[in-house]
Amino acid sequence: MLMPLSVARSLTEAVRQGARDAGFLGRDGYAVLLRDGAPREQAAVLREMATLSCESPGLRACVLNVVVMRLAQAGDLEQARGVLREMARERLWNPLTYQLAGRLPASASSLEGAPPFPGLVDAGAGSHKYVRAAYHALARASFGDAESILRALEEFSGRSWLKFGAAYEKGAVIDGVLQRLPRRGRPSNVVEYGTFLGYSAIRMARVLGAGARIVTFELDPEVACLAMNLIEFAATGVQIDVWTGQCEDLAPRLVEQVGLHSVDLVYMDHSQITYHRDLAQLEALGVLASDARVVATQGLKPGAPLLAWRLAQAEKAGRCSVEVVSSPDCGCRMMEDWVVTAQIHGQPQDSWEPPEPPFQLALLAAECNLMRWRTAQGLVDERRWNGFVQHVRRGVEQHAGLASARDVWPDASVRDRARRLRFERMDY
Ligand SMILES: C[S@@+](CC[C@H](N)C(=O)[O-])C[C@H]1O[C@@H](n2cnc3c(N)ncnc32)[C@H](O)[C@@H]1O
Repeated sequence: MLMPLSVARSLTEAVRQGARDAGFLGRDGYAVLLRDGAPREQAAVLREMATLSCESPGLRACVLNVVVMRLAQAGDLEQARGVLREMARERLWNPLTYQLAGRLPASASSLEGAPPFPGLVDAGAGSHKYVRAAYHALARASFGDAESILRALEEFSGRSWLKFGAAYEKGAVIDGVLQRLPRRGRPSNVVEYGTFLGYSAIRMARVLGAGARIVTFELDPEVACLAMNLIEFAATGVQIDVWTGQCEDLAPRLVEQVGLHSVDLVYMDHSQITYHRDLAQLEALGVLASDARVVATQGLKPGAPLLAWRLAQAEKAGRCSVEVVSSPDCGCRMMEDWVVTAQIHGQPQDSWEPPEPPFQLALLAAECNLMRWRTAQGLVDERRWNGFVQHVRRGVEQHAGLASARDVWPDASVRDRARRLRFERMDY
C-alpha cells in the first residue's frame, strides 16, 4: 500500500529533525530527503552529505559534482560556481568537474585556483571499493565515450568483483531484448530497478540510442552520486534520470513524470525478494505500455522464485509470454544464473493476482534471502553458491514450472557439469 503524502511529509520532517538532533544523517535519512526534494533542495542535502558523511575525497568530489549539476538545473549558476570554487580550494576537481565547469558561462575566468586537468583521479586512501571503481573508470575513460567507461568498469570488476547483473553473457541477452523493442513512433522509455554505478544504465543507453529515456532507481545516495558522475561522463545522449530512494516509494512518480501506458521495458536488478511485488506495483499503477517487456537478472543467484511464480502463472492465464535464458553468472565460470524475460500481452486492463505460491516455493524464496544475508556477512564462498543456484533452479523448475528455454553458455559441457552440483546445506 502506498504511503499517503501527508504521512510521507511528516516522516521527512521527522528525519530532518532527527538529523538536526543527531548532527548528521545516515544514508537512509539522506535517501528520504533526496527522494522528496526539488533540485535546489537536493543540492542542499547533498552538500550536507558531502561535508558530514563522505570521508573519502573521491566520494566528496563526486557528491559535490552532483551538487553543481543540481544547482545548474535549478538555474542557480552563481551558487554552482561557488561550489566549484570551494572544490578547487580543496583540490576536489575530478575529470567530470572540468566538463561541468566548462558548461557554466564565465566559469573559466571566475574559477581561479582550479587544479590542472585531470585533477583527482585517485579515490583516496581507504576509499570504499565502489568509489575506487568509479575513479578507475573516470581516470581511464574519455568523456563522451560510453564504451570506454563500460570497459573500465568491467576491467575493475574482473579484478575486484562488482555486482553487475548486466555484464558479460547476460549483458548480451539484455542488449538483445532492447534491440527488439517494438518501434512506437516515439522514443523508448525504460525503468531500471537498481542503478548501482550506472553500468547497466549506460549499457542500455548505448543500445537504445539518443532520444530514449531511462529512469533508474537507487536506494543508496552515495552510490547514486557515483553513478550520476559516470552517467554524466558517458554523455550518451539518452536522458538517464537517477531517482534516489526505495523503489516502491519512487515508482508512483512514474505516472506523472513518464506517463500512463508508457514504460516499454522494465529491467530489474535490485532486491530479488521483491521483484514480483515491484512488478505488480507497476502493473497496478498502469504505467506499462502495451506489449511491454520485463527483464530480470539474478533469477537464480540469489534467486527470484516468487517472480518466476508470478510470470509462470501470468503466462498460463495468457497474459504474457516468458522466456528464461540460462547463462554463467558474471565472471563466475561454474555458476548458473537466469535472465528471466517476459513480454506482456497487450495492455492489462484488469487487476490480476496469481494464486498463492506453493509452500515449497515460498520457503525457497526465504532461503534465497537468507543466502543474500549470509553473503553480506562474508559467510558464503563461490563453491557454495555454485551448489545453491542449482538448488534454486531445481526448486523453481519443480514448484513454479519454469525452466530455461535457451542458453548462452560459451561451453555447454561446463553448464552440464554445473547442473550436477548439489547444495551443501549450511547450519549457520
Ligand atoms: C546489483 S546492483 C545493480 C547493478 C546495476 N544494475 C548494473 O548492472 O550496473 C543492485 C543495486 O540495487 C540497489 N537497491 C537494492 N534494493 C533497492 C530498492 N529497494 N530500491 C532501490 N534500489 C535498491 C542497491 O543499492 C544496489 O546498488
